[in-house]
Amino acid sequence: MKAVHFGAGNIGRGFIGEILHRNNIDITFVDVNDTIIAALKERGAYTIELADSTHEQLTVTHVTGLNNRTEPEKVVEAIQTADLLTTAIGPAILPHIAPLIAEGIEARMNAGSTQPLDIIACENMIGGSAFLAEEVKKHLSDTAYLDTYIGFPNAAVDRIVPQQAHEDPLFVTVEPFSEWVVDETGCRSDKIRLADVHYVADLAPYIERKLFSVNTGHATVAYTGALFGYRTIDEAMADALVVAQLKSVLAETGRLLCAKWGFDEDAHATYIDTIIGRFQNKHISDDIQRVARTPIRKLGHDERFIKPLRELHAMQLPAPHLLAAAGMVFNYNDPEDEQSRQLHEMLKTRPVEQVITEVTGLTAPELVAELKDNITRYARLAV
Ligand SMILES: NC(=O)c1ccc[n+]([C@@H]2O[C@H](COP(=O)([O-])OP(=O)(O)OC[C@H]3O[C@@H](n4cnc5c(N)ncnc54)[C@H](O)[C@@H]3O)[C@@H](O)[C@H]2O)c1
Ligand SMILES: O=P(O)(O)OC[C@@H](O)[C@@H](O)[C@H](O)[C@H](O)CO
Repeated sequence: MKAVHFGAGNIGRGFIGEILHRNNIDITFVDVNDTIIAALKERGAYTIELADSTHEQLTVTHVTGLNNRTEPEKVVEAIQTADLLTTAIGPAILPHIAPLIAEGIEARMNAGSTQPLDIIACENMIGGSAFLAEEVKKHLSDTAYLDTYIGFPNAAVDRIVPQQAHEDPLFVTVEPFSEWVVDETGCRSDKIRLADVHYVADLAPYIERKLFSVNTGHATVAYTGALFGYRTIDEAMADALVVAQLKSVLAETGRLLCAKWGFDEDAHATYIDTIIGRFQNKHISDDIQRVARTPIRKLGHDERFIKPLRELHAMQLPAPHLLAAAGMVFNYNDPEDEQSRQLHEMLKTRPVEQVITEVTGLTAPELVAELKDNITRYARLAV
């Protein structure tokens, strides 16, 4: 079997590549990074190492690469005959790869293919594949073929793969933990069910549990740590105040998740302990800059801070620590991050309430006022 995977970055090589390889699938990675693509073409293999005391290694073979900017026709050809298409490229990039995916779907149609193809966006967002489907449809004059043969099952993907630099540009170190959950109801293919992937009939509890625990927690450590002047997640996790803030935030989102989805409270407490242990992994050094990247995206209406805040507010449950964390996000200052610079510019030139509504979509006056208080409080501490 053959897969086309967009995004040969950390999670692409460090997790999706591993699972596809374990399922005996040949992978064509598509990326704009010439160094990575040239190395994949030349070597056809790369190594993944576990970030634990075993340093166990796995070699992923039967891989190649294509640059979508310089070799778009070859990407279309690869999509034409692929059995599976996956992405791990970042939510903001999905609209940019949609035209090429649409061309690939048209090529399948023109070749008379009736083989179903599932396209799985492995991004940290709710409804990532459904979003990609809408973007792809914008580039098709007729969607009948897509509606019949192409599936866009949503997914949740969990494994911490930090930003890293090695002499070998393909080598990637990953945490031992991993989880990939796919919404089976969105699959068009009834033949391809990957081993080590959990197929479920309702993804919503899984993606929300992951995004509002792992990612809300991770981001809380990053933004609190940045406020305290730390550079990495492990440094921040050595500070008891950061860990206390993390635990309080996860208690608030945990209350929501258990009430909303009926998760068992003890099981959820164990899930949270596992997450805290993952953030404390001594074999990983993850830059706060990576975890805190693109703060405007992270403050989105359906994202890791604002959706739980909205839903806790609707249930009249207090969330002071989540509000504090969101206040810190607004004050996050990374001159190298375009969205951080943009957020600062907005706060300098517009009333805070207006910026809150523009960035988060929040309109409830009480919630906007509470968030404003927290933005102001942490502005005094921000460096
Ligand atoms: N790293 C993690 O721990 C992790 C875990 C779970 C999910 N994710 C999600 O996976 C996605 C990717 O994250 P990552 O950490 O691997 O990022 P990354 O930056 O390491 O990888 C992204 C890759 O996409 C490529 N890219 C960017 N623009 C492109 C374009 N227009 N066309 C083709 N390729 C392009 C980049 O060159 C890079 O190789 C994100 O949505 C992230 O939230 C990451
Ligand atoms: O990728 P982001 O920017 O949405 O979030 C940063 C990290 O929290 C994230 O990449 C985690 O490492 C990952 O989601 C763990 O599964």
